[in-house]
Amino acid sequence: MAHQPEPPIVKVKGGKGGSGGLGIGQGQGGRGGDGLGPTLEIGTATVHIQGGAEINIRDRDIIISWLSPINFFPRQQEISRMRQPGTGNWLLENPHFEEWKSGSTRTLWCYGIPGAGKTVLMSMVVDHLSADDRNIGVACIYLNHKEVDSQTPPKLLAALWRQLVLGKDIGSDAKDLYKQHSEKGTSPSSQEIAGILTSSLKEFSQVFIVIDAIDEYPEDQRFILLKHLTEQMGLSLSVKLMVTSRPHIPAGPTLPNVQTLEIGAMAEDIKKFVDAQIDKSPRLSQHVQNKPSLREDIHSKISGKSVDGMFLLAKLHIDSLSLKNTISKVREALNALPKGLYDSYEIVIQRIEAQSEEDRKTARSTITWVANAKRPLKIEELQVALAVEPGMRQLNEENLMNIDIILSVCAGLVIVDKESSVVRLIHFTTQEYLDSIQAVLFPDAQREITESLLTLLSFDGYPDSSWELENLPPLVEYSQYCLAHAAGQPEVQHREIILRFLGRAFQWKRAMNRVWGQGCQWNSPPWNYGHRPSQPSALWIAAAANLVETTKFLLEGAPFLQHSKNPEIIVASYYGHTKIVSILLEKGANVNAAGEEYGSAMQAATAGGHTEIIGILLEKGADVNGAGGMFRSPLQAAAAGGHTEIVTILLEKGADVNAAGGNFGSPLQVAADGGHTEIVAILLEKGADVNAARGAYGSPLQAAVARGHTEIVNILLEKYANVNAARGEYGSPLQAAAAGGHTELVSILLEKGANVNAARGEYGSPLQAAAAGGHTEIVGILLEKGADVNAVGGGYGSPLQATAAESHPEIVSILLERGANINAVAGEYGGSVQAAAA
Ligand SMILES: Nc1ncnc2c1ncn2[C@@H]1O[C@H](COP(=O)(O)OP(=O)(O)OP(=O)(O)O)[C@@H](O)[C@H]1O
Repeated sequence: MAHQPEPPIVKVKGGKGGSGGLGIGQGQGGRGGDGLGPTLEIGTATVHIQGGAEINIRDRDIIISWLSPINFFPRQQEISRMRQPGTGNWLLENPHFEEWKSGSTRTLWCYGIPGAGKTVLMSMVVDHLSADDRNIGVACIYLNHKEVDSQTPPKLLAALWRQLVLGKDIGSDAKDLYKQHSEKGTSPSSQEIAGILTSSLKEFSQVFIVIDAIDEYPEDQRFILLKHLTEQMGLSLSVKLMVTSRPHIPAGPTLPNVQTLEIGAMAEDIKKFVDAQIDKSPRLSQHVQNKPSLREDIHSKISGKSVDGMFLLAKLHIDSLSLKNTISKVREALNALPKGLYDSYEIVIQRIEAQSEEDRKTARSTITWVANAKRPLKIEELQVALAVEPGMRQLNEENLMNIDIILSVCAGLVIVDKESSVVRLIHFTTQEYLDSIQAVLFPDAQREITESLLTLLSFDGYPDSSWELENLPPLVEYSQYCLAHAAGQPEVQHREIILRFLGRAFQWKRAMNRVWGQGCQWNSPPWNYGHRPSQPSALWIAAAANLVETTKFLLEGAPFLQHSKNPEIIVASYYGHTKIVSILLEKGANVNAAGEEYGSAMQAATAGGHTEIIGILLEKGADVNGAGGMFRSPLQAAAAGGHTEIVTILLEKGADVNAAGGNFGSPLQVAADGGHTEIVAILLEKGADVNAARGAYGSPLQAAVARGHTEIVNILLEKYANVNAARGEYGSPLQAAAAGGHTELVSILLEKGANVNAARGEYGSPLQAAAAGGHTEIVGILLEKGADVNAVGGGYGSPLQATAAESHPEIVSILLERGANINAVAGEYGGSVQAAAA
């Protein structure tokens, strides 16, 4: 008998996904839809995961990598391996730590000086907590100033989620997000990611979230990330947070039950570490074998003041001894140990400079690349970067240098993460030190990098239409930063190759987009600008990339041919390139030229929050109400971005507080959606219509309710917002509150006279919305207030069908007890039994 192929299996039952946020601004997701039922593509391989469910492995991997491109597991492992076994136990025994782990402390804020050993200790904490058998979730984030562009708050929240669903069902909401966004090429908003994170947290009796180096994260991003985490901690009491930071950042005021703890290198740990390093070093171990007292001498010098609470300093000291040829040279070095970190780095630089010409050159180039890279480089990228020479037409493989040689000539300043093959400076403080000496020691860094990248981009046959992600030549993806490196001095020195590249830049962008689905994309500015002209001129790209000298040069020799749609002035305003905006205006740019994504330069500048540019544009006669674009008015763009100061300026200049249009219909609705309380108050004071019945939510009140912004809801109600406004996605504010599980808001709205049986919107009734979402308490409140248990309508047909389809047995019992008709025939499933079986 012929072998029958196994039937494909997908046993993950999909449900009706909750509505996502209404995405606004670049890079944010659009409005979430309703994925009814399972629609994942089928395959044949299945995996059994906790809870008995089965899921196709390939689909699961694809969704996980798509939702969370950042994977912290390898980083955690790499750092953990760095730790000297036996060190750090003091932290696990510390009463504040114990109180955090098992007691009432919910946030442990660990601060310590640079190089104290905080990161390494965090990896130990993660290992320690993960080893617990109880039903405990552990997730960590290692922040890195070099990865700020990729470590956005939504991606970090997704990275936490990824760790928490390890070996578990990823949940129907995650699959729905994938369905909603992946084909369109949009990405989920923070709110949507927060939603799936909240669901994953519910799977554990206790969840520990560990965030390392919050000080390396920019203030505005830090605020957003901590706000999201605080919200998660508010939603679930089982979530505990541990954060490390240098001392200058205080614990966020909104974090619950905070305990602070100082981290410093303990004498006992340093001793263990130094002992191990002596034994690992061929030369030092030999010296100590010949002269056992040397070990004690080393300990007495590498301790106390000479280390000053910094593990890193101990490491640099012992590294500097490990290459000494004789015992007396070791002693000499011990007697002249550098006083602090910078002194230690200076000595390493002296060692580098004392090498042969060739080694010195290699070390300088390596440090130049690693210290100035816009994101961490992989080993093979660095190898190619060092191999490219001016004027080359193709890569000479014989120029590629062995990574061990590269590391050795850098005398310990550069290291490699073995798991991820990423090349890094040994420490964040190394970056700070190198930045301080860059102008003197590496004055040509940006010029060298620009030249190499542009040389690579002009190789014969590049870009190649047959490239796929797997065969993309190293450094090609990184080359998207060529213009970012070029801005400034290199523009003048490399004018010719820059102009040549600008002429074919979008050919490159298109080639890179072709492999986008596989994760490779030129997506940093200026390539990530949404609506650009179909054939952007060299001038457009120069303006978008903030190439001031090039822009001037291009405008000097020829007439200013600005693009008629999405012109230079709009993109420069969006990215906040003040000088470029001034130059373009001086040369006659139309200050009110029209764009697609942003209807005008004013709107682009307000969306980006660039106050100075707004001043310049207004001075040149920009229309304060310039219509069109995604936000329809600059005021709406400013309100969406939460830019309070700009909102005030625009209103002072006569902006229409009720300008209609856009996804949200009015500036007030967009501010209510974003939770910008101060802006809501300002707009209302200036006469904003509290009941403007427009936009996706139909009213500002529904927007605020749907997003759970209680303070704004109260402000709007005080201003007589219509509690039964009958429009928008949910048909009533009460339905929005019920769908979102906002119990407090449900009570507030009912108190203010909300109609408990308003028969409209996506769910047909508030009760159906609460039943579908599994919000038992809200179901109880609504029934108590007279909700019709058999109300017909909405996506599911009835409350009973909604809750049966979504498998909430507790709510099924409640509804049946209240007289729900199990035989009613209506809606998508045609009956409650059918819904339960779906
Ligand atoms: N327990 C340990 N075992 C072995 N090496 C350690 C240990 N702790 C720290 N180190 C060494 O010291 C270096 C600095 O430690 P770490 O990065 O943890 O400091 P930090 O306090 O996080 O510094 P910063 O605040 O500047 O980021 C590490 O890169 C590692 O080489």
